[in-house]
Amino acid sequence: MRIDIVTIFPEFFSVLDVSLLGRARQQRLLDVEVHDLRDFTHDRHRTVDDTPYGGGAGMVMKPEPWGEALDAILDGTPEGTVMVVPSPAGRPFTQREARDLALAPRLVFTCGRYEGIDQRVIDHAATRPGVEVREVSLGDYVLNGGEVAAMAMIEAVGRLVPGVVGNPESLTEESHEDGLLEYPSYTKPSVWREHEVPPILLSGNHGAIEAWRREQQLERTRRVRPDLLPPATD
Ligand SMILES: Nc1ncccc1[N+](=O)[O-]
Repeated sequence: MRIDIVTIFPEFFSVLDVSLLGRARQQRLLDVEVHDLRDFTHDRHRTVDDTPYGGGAGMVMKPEPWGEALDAILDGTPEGTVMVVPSPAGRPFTQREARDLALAPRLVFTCGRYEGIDQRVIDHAATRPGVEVREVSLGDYVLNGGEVAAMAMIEAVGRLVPGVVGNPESLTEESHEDGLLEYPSYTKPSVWREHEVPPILLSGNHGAIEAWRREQQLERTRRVRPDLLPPATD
């Protein structure tokens, strides 16, 4: 999968060179290119934003640099490319969205500052051949820009790309994969500071262990995230 990131803080994404995603890049499973939006400005100050029409506080990102950056990146892009716009005004980013985005041949993350990118950039991008635009929110809070959100989304999607995670089995038994929160996990020693591992897990009875884990998932989801529970069938 090819991932492009457009940002005024390219150095922010140097962390992608380490950890799981760093190895995935080396193995060419993920091809990540970071683009500095200021490379698409032409004035001495490399200006990327200006005051909002209609007044109001903050600054809005100018359309021209974005237009040129996206021309360079998206012209001739393969069908099925998704331009992801991290935004508090977007639809919630979920594991389902991550799984869906992991199937795309190419993702382009446009990181704007919170006050936003001139709306015409988004509207124009939706007319680009082969491109689908999705405004996606990491959560109902305000960040100063899209970079932190893009990083989280790139990690959530990148780890689902086949070959990136060593043992694909570990991707199935995770929170939100089956719509429920995950069960509690334990490892050696069997007693730690007088806290014992639930005896069922030491029983070797795999059927009983699976049933116990499922019950733990349901109990934890009922307690912490009742909104995730499937509607009760009458
Ligand atoms: N919450 C956010 N705040 C600013 C930019 C992007 C955001 N988000 O959630 O994707």
